[in-house]
Amino acid sequence: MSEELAAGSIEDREIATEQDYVDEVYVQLDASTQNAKALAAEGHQRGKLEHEGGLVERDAMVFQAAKRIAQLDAAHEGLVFGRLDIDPSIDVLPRYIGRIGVRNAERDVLLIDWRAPAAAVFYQATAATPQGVVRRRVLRSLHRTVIGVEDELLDDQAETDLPIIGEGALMAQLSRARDRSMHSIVATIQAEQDQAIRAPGKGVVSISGGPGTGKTVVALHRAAFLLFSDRRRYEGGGVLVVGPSGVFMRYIERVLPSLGETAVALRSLGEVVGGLRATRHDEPAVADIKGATRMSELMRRTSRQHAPGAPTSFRIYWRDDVIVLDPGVLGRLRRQLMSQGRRNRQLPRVARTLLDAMWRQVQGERGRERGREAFDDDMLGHAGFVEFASAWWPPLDAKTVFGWLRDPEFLSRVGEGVVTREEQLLLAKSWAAGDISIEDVPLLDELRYALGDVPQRTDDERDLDETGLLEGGVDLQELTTISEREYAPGGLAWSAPTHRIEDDGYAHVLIDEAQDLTPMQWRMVGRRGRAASWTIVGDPAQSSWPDAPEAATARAEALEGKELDEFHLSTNYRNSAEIYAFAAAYAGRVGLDADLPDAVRRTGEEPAVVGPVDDLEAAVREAVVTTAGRVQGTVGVVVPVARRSEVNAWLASWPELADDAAGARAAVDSSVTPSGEDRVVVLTGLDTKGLEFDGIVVVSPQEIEDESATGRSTLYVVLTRATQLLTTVG
Ligand SMILES: Nc1ncnc2c1ncn2[C@@H]1O[C@H](COP(=O)(O)OP(=O)(O)OP(=O)(O)O)[C@@H](O)[C@H]1O
Repeated sequence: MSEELAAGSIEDREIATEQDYVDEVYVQLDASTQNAKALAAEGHQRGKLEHEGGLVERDAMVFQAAKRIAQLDAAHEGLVFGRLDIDPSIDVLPRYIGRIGVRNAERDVLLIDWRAPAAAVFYQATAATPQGVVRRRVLRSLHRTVIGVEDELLDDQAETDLPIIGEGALMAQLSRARDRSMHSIVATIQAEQDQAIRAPGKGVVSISGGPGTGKTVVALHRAAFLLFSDRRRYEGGGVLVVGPSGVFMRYIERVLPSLGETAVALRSLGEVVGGLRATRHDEPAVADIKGATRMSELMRRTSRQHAPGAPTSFRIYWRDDVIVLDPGVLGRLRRQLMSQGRRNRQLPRVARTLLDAMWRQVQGERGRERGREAFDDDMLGHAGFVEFASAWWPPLDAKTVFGWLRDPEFLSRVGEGVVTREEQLLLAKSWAAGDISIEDVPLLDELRYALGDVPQRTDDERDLDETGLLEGGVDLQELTTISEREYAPGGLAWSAPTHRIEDDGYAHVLIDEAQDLTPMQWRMVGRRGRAASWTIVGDPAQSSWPDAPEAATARAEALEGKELDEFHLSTNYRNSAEIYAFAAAYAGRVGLDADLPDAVRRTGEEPAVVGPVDDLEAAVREAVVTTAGRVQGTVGVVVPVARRSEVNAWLASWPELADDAAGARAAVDSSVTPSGEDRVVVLTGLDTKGLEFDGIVVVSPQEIEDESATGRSTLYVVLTRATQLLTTVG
C-alpha cells in the first residue's frame, strides 16, 4: 500500500471515530431543544389560566425557554470543534471542547463549553509548556458532519501511539476565502489572545496590536466569555458593543450569535444613543469641529437658552395690582431654576417659582388681605397664566433644542468664544440639510443630559405640578429598570424599551477601533459605562482623529477611577506576509509610528503597483477583473471619497462583473447598503475600517492620502485589509 493511501485511511478512520462522538452530542442537543420547546408550550398553557400569576409565570417560562432555544440553535454549526488527549497518567479519556457545554442523560459531561476553566488548557497549552496535553485536535465540520481533523503534538516525550493528522488548524483557517461576515475563531484562539479573552471582568481591559492581530474577534470572544462567567451581571445589566460603522456592525454581527450569545447590544457610533440613528459622516473639516471637547460647552449653553418663540413677558391684573413679569425678571427666574438641576427636571417647580415672583408684586390692600393661597388658586385657574407658564417652560427634547442651532443668529450668540465665525458658517451649512450626521449624535446626547428626562409624575409631584405642565403632550414613557430590558428572541440585541437617561448604563462596554473616537464620542460612550467594566480595542497608528492628546484626555475622563489591565497582540493573522511587508514599508516611509506585528502566512504573491496610468478606468477595470478572477471570496475596491460615484458607475457598466460566469457582481453603492451577496464592493478609505477582503484594489492612493489631515493613517488601514491580493492603481 502506498504511504498516501495508508495516511488517507488513517485519517478516514479518525474522522469516523470523531463522527460517532459528535453524533452522540447532537442527540443530546436535540433532546435539550425538545425540552426547551416543551417548556415554552407549557408556559403558554399557563398563560391561559386567567389570573395574574399565570401570566407572570408564562412570561418567565417563555422567556427562559426562548433564550435556551436560541442558544441551542446558535450552537448547532460546528458544535464540537476540539479534542484534547491528556497524558494517560492524568486522564485516560479524551476531553471534547465545544461552543456550549453538553451533558448526557446521566449528567456526565460530553462537551465542555470553550469558556469553562476546564477548556482553558485547550488554548493555553503549547509545545514549550504542554500542561499535560499530548495532542490537541481541531475538528472541522460542515453542519453535523466531520470533514477533517487537524492535529498538533504538544508533548513529543509522552508515551503515545496517537496519530497526528493535518498541517495545523490555524494555517488551514487563515487561508480560507473570506465572505461578508466575520466568523468565530473558537477552534483556533491563540495563547496570547486567550489571555485577553479570559481577563477578569473588572476595570478596563485594553487590547492593542497592529492590523489583523485579531483585536476585534478577540474582543467579541471576550464578550461571550464575560456573559458565560457572570451571566446574571452581564445579561441583567447589558453588554454594549460599539464599532465604527453600520457596515462594520453587519460584518461582525454573526460572531456572538454563533457563540450562542444574543444578549448584546451592537451599535455603530451613529446608533449609540437610543432613538437616534445616523449613517452619514460629515466632511472632515466639519467632523473635526463637531468632535472637539469645546462642543460640550456649546451644547451646555444651548440647553440653557430661552426657548425661541416662547413668551418673553407676562402681564396680568389681580385685585388692585398690575403684575408684570418682564424679560429681566424672567431671565433671572430661568437662571434660578437652571441652578437647581437639569432643565426638564424643573418642570414641577415652574409654577411655584413664577407665583412666588408674582406674589411679591401684590401690594394692594385687597390683594394682601385675600392672601397667598387665594392668589395661587386664582392664577392656577386662570387660562392665561397656565398657557403662559406652559409656553415659557415647555418640556424639551434634545432634537428640538438642537434645531435651535439652525438659526445663524442663535448660533453666533451661543457660539461666541467657542467657535469662530468660519466654523459657525461650516456648522450652519452642515445643519441646514436637516438630517443628523454620525458626528451630531454625541452633540444630541450632550443636550439630552443637559436637559434631563421629563420627570414622570409621582404623587408628590402631582401635588406640586398644579399647572399640568408635565402633561403638555409629552409622551410619558414607562420607566423601566435596566434589568427589565426585554430579551428579543431571534434578534441580535438587547433593546432598551425606553430612551430615558436611566436606561443608558450598561454592565460592560466594549469599544472597537477606539483610536478613532473623538473627544465628544468618548463623552457619549463614557456616560453609558460609569458603573461598567470595559474592553477597549485599538491601534493608534490607524487613527483618523487629528487631535490625539485631546482624545486621550476625554478617554481618561470617561474611564476615570477604573483600573487598567493591558494586553498586546503581536501576530497579524489577516494579511499575507508579502502584503503586510508592503503596508509596513509605507507606514515607515510616511512616518507613522506603527505597531508592527509579524505576519505568519506566505503566499508568494507580491502586491502589484500599477501606474502612473493614462486611462484610470481601463487600469482599474483590468485590476478588478483580474483580482475577482483570482480570489474566491470578497474584493474591495477602495476609492477616494470624491470618486465614489464615478467608480460605482464604472463597475456597474463592466459586463465582466455583471456576468455570473465571472462570479462577481458590483454593488451599486456598497458603502451604504451592501447586500450580503455582493462579492465586489466599492468603499472609501474610512469605510474599510475593521473590515477585510480577499483582494483589494486601491484606486488613486495618493488622492486618499491627500484627502484629510489623517489621510496617511487611512491609506495604511486600506493597505492592511487584503488577505490574498493587493493592487494599487494610480
Ligand atoms: N486565532 C485565530 N484563528 C483564526 N483566525 C484568526 C485568529 N485571530 C485572528 N484571526 C483572523 O484574523 C483576521 C483579523 O482579525 P481582526 O479583524 O479581529 O483583527 P484586528 O486586530 O481587529 O484588525 P484591524 O485592527 O486591522 O482592523 C480575521 O479574519 C480573524 O478571524
